[in-house]
Amino acid sequence: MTEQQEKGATEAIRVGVLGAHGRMGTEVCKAVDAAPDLELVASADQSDWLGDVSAAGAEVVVDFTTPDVVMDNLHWCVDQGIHAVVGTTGFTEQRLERVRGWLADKPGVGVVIAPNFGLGAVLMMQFATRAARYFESVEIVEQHHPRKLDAPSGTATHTARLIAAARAEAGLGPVPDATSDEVAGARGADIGGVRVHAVRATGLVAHQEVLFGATGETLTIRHDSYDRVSFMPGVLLAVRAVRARPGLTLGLDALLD
Ligand SMILES: NC(=O)C1=CN([C@@H]2O[C@H](COP(=O)(O)OP(=O)(O)OC[C@H]3O[C@@H](n4cnc5c(N)ncnc54)[C@H](O)[C@@H]3O)[C@@H](O)[C@H]2O)C=CC1
Ligand SMILES: O=C(O)C1=N[C@H](C(=O)O)C[C@H](O)C1
Repeated sequence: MTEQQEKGATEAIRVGVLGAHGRMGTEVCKAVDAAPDLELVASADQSDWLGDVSAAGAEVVVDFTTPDVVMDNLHWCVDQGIHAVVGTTGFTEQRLERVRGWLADKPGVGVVIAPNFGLGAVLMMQFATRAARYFESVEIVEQHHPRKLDAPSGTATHTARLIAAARAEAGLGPVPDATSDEVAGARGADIGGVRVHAVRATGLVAHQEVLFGATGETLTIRHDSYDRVSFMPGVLLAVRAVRARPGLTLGLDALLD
C-alpha cells in the first residue's frame, strides 16, 4: 500500500497551511506530510487565494503568518467552519475576545492559539508560574533571530501575564526597583508589572530566561529552541486535538494534560 493509500484508508485529517513558504510554515508542511494520519491538502502563502484552501477540503488550517493578517485568516476559517491551529503572535486580550465572539456563532468550530508549541517552552511557562509566588523579584529575557517582526515575543508576553496573575493571587506587591534615572527602554517593557527584555541576534532561534530573585538566592528557568522542528510535536498534537475541542483553547497546557 502506498503512503497515500494508507492515509486514505485511515481517513487522514485534511490539513491546510497558511504562511506555507515561511520559516515555520515550511516545517509544518514537512511535518504534516510525514505524519501517516494527516494529509496536506493545501499550502498557501500571501499571494494565494484562501478559497483554494476550502476548495481543497481542509478540515484544519494551521496559521503561521504575521500579526497583521492573522485575524483576517482566522475569521475566514471560523466563518467557513474550518478548525484552526494558530501559532502566529499578536494576540491581545481584545483580539481573543473577538475570536470568542466569532466562535459563539459557530459552536462546532475549534481554535487552538498557542504562543509557543515547543513542549519544553510550555513546561518552562508552567514552572515559572509555579515559582512566581515565592520570589519578590522577576524579570524575563527573551532572545530571538533578527528577522522576528515583533517584540517582546508572544511567549514572553504570555509568561509575564501568567506570572503577574500568580503574583496577584499570592498577594505580592510590585517588584522592588529603585531605578528612577534610565535611558528610555533600558529597563525593558513593563507587562503587568514584569520587566521583559528582548534580544535580537544572528545565530539565535528562540530562547527565554525567567530570572527570579529573593533574599540570598536566584532561580533561573531557561528554555532554548535551537531548531524549528522543536515546535512540530506541539503543532501536530494541536492539529489532532482541535476537531474535538470546540471553542477557543489558549495554550497547549490543556492538550498535554
Ligand atoms: N507559536 C509558536 O510556537 C511559534 C510562533 N511563531 C510565530 O509565527 C509567525 C510566523 O513566524 P515565521 O515563520 O518565523 O515568519 P516568516 O516571516 O518566515 O513566515 C510568515 C509567512 O507568512 C506569509 N504570509 C504573509 N501574509 C500572508 C497571508 N495573508 N496569507 C498567507 N500567508 C501569508 C509570508 O509570506 C511568510 O511566508 C510569527 O508571528 C512568529 O512569532 C514562530 C515560531 C513558533
Ligand atoms: O518568531 C519566532 O521565531 C517565535 N515566535 C514565538 C513568540 O513570539 O513567542 C514563539 C517562539 O518564541 C519563536
